[in-house]
Amino acid sequence: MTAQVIDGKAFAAKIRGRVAEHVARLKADHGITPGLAVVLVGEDPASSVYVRSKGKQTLEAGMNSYEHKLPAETSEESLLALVKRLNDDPAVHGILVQLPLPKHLNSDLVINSIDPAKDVDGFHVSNVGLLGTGQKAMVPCTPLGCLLLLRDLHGSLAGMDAVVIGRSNIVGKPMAQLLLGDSATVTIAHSKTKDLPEVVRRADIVVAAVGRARMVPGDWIKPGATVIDVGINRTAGENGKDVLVGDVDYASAAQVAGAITPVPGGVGPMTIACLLANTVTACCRANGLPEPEGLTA
Ligand SMILES: Nc1nc2c(c(=O)[nH]1)N[C@@H](CN(C=O)c1ccc(C(=O)N[C@@H](CCC(=O)O)C(=O)O)cc1)CN2
Ligand SMILES: [Mg+2]
Repeated sequence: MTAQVIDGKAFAAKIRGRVAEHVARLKADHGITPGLAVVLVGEDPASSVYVRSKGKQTLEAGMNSYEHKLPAETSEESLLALVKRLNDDPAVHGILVQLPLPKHLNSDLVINSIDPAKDVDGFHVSNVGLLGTGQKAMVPCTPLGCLLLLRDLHGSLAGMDAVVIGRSNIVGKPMAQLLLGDSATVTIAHSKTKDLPEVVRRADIVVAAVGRARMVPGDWIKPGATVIDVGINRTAGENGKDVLVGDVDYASAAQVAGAITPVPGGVGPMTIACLLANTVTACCRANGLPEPEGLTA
């Protein structure tokens, strides 16, 4: 069997198109333009690329983009003061602080200072609690992107066996909550899980989010299963140049799986598309307007 390749890049473009349509309607019917503020502290090269893409795609969707680039030595006090200004700014509907932050800053403290209604990353403890109790939350972008891909492929996920490999607050845990919300039977596996290959072999859906290059080989995958690879690992390629690989060994897994996301071009592009979707959702909620359909959990 050769797996169907799930084209996250194309699906993300569709989502951005739907976001742009909703933004155009908000402007025409209500005179409202959603605004997203992105805060970058320091000059981490990958983070700088992601922040640039976020700003560009926000503008392309017809929204306002506010970029705040702060030096690496920024104090916690001044970062918290900036977040407070953005919380109080009615033109800003979404706020995100790009991670990772420099070591001297307390990420939890900073994230939890964001107004939960503007927390388009869905990392604030209030949103984590709302998601965990099945209430209306802002949902983290990468897991939301994975969920939208899975719903597009399968329709209903009810009763499917899903294994999430990785237990991070940003991907693994919220991913498990979302799958549970769609009535899948969910296992969270991690570094201490006993007999990980056997656990993965039971799954109809495998979400790999461990951050270890090609950790999941094809012989762990149940024939026909859907594989969602969240990993983005830079490794040395055969020609000495860096290549991007996932947490799944794509070559062997694609021989066994029913469908699989590539890296790059799978989950990655869905992250920013879902960020734009969350910004429109936050703007609609703030204004008591109907939310875009099919772009939330
Ligand atoms: N505040 C946040 N920080 C971080 C998040 C996040 O959701 N919120 N996620 C990641 C980084 N990230 C967005 O911020 C992100 C990662 C990857 C991609 C992407 O499109 N990847 C491409 C490959 C890109 C490349 O060549 O490097 C792909 O997989 O096809 C978009 C956004 C950590 N920080
Ligand atoms: Mg820190």
